[in-house]
Amino acid sequence: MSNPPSWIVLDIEGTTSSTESVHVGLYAYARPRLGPWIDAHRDDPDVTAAVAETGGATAEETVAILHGWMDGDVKATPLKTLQGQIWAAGFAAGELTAHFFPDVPPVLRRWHEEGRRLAVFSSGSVASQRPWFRHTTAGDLSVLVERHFDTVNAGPKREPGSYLKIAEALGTPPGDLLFLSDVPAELDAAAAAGWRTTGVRRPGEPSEAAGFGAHPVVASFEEIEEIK
Ligand SMILES: CSCCC(=O)C(=O)COP(=O)(O)O
Ligand SMILES: [Mg+2]
Repeated sequence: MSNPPSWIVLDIEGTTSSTESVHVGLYAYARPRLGPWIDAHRDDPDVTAAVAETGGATAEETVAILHGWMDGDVKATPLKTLQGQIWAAGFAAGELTAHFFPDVPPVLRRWHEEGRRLAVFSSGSVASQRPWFRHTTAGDLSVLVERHFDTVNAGPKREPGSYLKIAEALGTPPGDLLFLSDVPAELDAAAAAGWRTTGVRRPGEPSEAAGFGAHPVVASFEEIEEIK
């Protein structure tokens, strides 16, 4: 068995947490709030930039484009920025709680105790990742996670360059980094950047039918041999 990785980098949707909890829980929360949020935060430069990047000519068109992206689960950065702000406010107001698969919190706690360092790389914005780990059904997991990466500070999840950027930010050779994800194309990109990878294929998730090629595959964090 090889030496344990210095950092374990986690995907969220489909890996630590169910796709349903994101698509039904979070997306449904954001959908009716997008228009009012944009109206109420026109002085926020992040909102202005996100609206401009959306490309809509009117407020109605902007919201329609954002809703269309949500319908197709397009991981567009402007959508993720706006959703992330809305979700962060929802968590702060006590209106949202994050779902984690039952195997995940105890294993994350164990890895942390054993000295494994934990980071997140998700299409969900850093602004939403932090409260997602803080307000969970299994308590506050945010203290376990040292670093957060998204499509803004790292780049698209299917491009090797994003993983090289994260390795540089962590000051760690790619071969000492392990990425866990339910999406084979993301694992391919990480492997192309020299990372170790493990696919997470959970029953009832979209990944159940996916082919993971040469990547090791687990159905639960308990099965991840490389770290034991
Ligand atoms: C704070 S969780 C937000 C989840 C989200 O918006 C998303 O797109 C998840 O994508 P992932 O890269 O984690 O599969
Ligand atoms: Mg995922």
